[in-house]
Amino acid sequence: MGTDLKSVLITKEEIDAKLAELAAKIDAEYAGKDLLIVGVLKGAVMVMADLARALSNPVTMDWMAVSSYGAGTQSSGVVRILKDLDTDIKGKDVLIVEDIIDSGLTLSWLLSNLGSREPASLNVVTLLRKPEAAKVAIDVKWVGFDIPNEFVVGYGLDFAEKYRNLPFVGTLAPHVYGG
Ligand SMILES: O=P(O)(O)OC[C@H]1O[C@H](OP(=O)(O)OP(=O)(O)O)[C@H](O)[C@@H]1O
Ligand code: HPA
Ligand SMILES: [Mg+2]
Repeated sequence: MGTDLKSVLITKEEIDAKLAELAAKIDAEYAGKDLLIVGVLKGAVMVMADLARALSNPVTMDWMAVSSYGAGTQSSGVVRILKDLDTDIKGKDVLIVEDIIDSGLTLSWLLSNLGSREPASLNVVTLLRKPEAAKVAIDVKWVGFDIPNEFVVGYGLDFAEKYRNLPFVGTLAPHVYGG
């Protein structure tokens, strides 16, 4: 795994099993409805791709790109829209798909931004959440794994844009980010 990684936190097999579990719940919740899933670029690319394929019901997909981390390991708290949705979500059932909720600042901002566009419903599914890092309380309907307050990479998650393509979630050795 190279010296940059400290450990594997969640294996590919554990991720696959969890996404299948979440997909079944999402299928049940939105049965008979037209669901739009919104992936938050870039981190949620892997979750979006694998979760979408685990769903049985047809969905439409759109993407938003926001960034609040830049090259560091701390959220700046300032969220920028890099790419907005292609579609109007007024009256639609919308599910935001995230890779991780850390401070919660990104999602809190997204919920208020998308909420103001008057969707019929707005929910969140995230693969990972760090309960100890929360700076704002957020109502999240589906969470894959609650994890310790350590910087993680892989399965879409980056450190300075690297490690996104790892098929698992791992923790980074402190020497990599100067910890
Ligand atoms: O709960 P928070 O503390 O706000 O952190 C979570 C957000 O941070 C990451 O995105 P980032 O802004 O790094 O962009 P990226 O997805 O392109 O890596 C991650 O993908 C979440 O969207
Ligand atoms: O732990 C993390 N790793 C990578 N990106 C992140 N964005 C928020 N938290 C993290
Ligand atoms: Mg990032």
